[in-house]
Amino acid sequence: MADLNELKKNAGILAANKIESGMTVGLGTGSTAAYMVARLGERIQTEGLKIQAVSTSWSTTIQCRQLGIPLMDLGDAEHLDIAIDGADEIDPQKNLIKGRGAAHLLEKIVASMADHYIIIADDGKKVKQLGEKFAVPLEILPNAIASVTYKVHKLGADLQIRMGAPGKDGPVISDSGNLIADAKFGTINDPEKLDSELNKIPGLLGHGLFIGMANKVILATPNGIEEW
Ligand SMILES: O=C(CO)[C@H](O)[C@H](O)COP(=O)(O)O
Repeated sequence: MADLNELKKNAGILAANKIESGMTVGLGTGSTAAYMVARLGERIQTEGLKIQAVSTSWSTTIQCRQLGIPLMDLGDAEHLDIAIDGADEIDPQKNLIKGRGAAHLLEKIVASMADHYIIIADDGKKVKQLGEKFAVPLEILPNAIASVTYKVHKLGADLQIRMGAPGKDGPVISDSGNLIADAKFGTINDPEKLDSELNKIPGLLGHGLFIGMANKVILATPNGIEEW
């Protein structure tokens, strides 16, 4: 059986090798994205690749600083050539669930800024229908937790505030200072509709449904890479 980390690494390296000098690049978060960031750092050091990057989380920012990857502040960036990120579920239409690492709010902003949004993953992330394995992560303004919970519940989900980050008691707090919750809808029959319903809830700052955003998926399987 193929090693999961090898598969993630293969996808990450292939995506990083697509980056060209002069590009502005959005860098995702998670274990697969970290392999892509590591390869970018290697190319900067060995080939003199010249890029400007925008990070989607503190964890990616710290990795970029360690590797000497030049970062722009997200607040100064208007547009990106490309963004590369991992995902938790990918359906046949390239719709995604993201946010296991609680970075989905910034990840979606960065994805929306890019001409090309590339998803890298191992083949365990492929699903027929979103919601098969994962709940939909939410980022919620702390003051709006009760009203958002009420509204999401009315849409049919069981909602749980995410607790217990290693090394800290209490709720998981996002890099932007908000609460993270996971909304269990079960399999999602109409992801576009749910996306637009969630987008209407005041105080729900972000959610992990990424509908119609990905241009390409690079999926590492035990038999090689699939791109579609
Ligand atoms: O959305 C994310 C973080 O918020 C990640 O991209 C997603 O969870 C995939 O992570 P991994 O590559 O570690 O499986």
